[in-house]
Amino acid sequence: MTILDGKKVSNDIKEEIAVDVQSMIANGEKVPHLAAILVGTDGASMTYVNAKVKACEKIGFHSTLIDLPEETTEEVLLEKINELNTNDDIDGFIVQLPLPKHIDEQKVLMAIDPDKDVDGFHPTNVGRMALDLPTFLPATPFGIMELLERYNVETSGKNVVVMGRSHIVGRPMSILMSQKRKAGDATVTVVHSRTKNLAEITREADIIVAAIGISEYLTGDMVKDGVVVIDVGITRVPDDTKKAGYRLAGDVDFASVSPKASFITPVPGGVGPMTIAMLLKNTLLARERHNK
Ligand SMILES: Nc1nc(=O)c2c([nH]1)NC[C@@H]1CN(c3ccc(C(=O)N[C@@H](CCC(=O)O)C(=O)O)cc3)C=[N+]21
Repeated sequence: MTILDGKKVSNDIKEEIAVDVQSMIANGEKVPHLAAILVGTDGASMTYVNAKVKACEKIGFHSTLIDLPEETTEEVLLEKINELNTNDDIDGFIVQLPLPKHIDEQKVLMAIDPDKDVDGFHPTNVGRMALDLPTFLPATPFGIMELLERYNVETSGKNVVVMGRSHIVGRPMSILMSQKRKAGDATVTVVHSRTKNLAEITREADIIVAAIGISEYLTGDMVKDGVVVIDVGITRVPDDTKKAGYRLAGDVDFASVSPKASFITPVPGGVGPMTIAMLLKNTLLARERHNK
C-alpha cells in the first residue's frame, strides 16, 4: 500500500512555482497577485483562506485578503468583485465558499471575470472544462488529477466511482476522468444519496473518489482488494483529547480501507494541500495569460 502524499507533492509543486516566480523577478516581470474574499468568520473557512495567503507568501506571490463582515450585503460583495475584476494588478481571485445564506452564491460566482476565476467556478469556465478547452480547472479535482499523474497511477480503462455530485468536486471530477487526458480515459460512474445498492457499485471500482461529506462513510467491506482511494472529505469531528477540541476526518474509514488499498490519500495531508497548490498554479497561469 502506497500513501499518496499530498503534502509532499504540494510542496514539490510550490517549489516549482517558486522557481518560475524567481525567473519572473529576474526578467523584471510582475509577480502573480492572488486576492481572496472571505465573508464572515467561519472557523474552517478562515483556516483555509489563511493557508492560501501563507502559501502565496512562501512562493513569492503577492496576495490580498479581503475580510468582510458576516452581514455584508450581496450588493456590496458584488461591488467588491467588480473592483477586483477591473484592478489590473490582480491576476486572479476567489470568493471563499460557503457564503452566508442571505447571499446568492450563483450570482456571486457569475460576477467574477472568467479570466480571473482561478477557482474555475464560473459557468464559462465549467463549460470550457467540459469541452476540454483551455480554462482554469477547479483546484480540488485538478489536484487529484495531478496527484494520480505524479504517482503514475494507471487510470486508462479503469472503473472509477466518484461518490458525490457537487459542483466543486464530484461533477468536475467525473468529467475530467472520463476525458481523453493523462489521469483520464476512465469509465466513470457517479453515485450519490439516491443511488441504490451503492456498496455493490463501489466494490466493482478500481478507483474511488470519495466526496460526499459524510465522515468515515466508505468502509473496508465496500471496496475490493487493490483499490485506489482518493479521500476528498474533511470534517471537524469533536474530540476532547485534541488541543484544538476536534480532529480532522475524511469520508474514508482509513483503518478498514487502507489494508485493502494499493494507493490511498490520508486526511489530513492528502487532497487538501493539493487544492492549495493548484490554486497557486492557476494564479500563475492567470498571470501568464494576462501577459499575452
Ligand atoms: N472558493 C473556494 N475555493 C476553495 O478551494 C474552497 C472553498 N471555497 N471553500 C472550502 C473548500 C475547502 N478547501 C480546502 C483547502 C485546503 C485544505 C487543506 O489544506 N487541508 C489540510 C488541513 C487543514 C486543517 O488543519 O484544517 C489537509 O487536508 O491536510 C482543506 C480544504 C478549499 N475550498
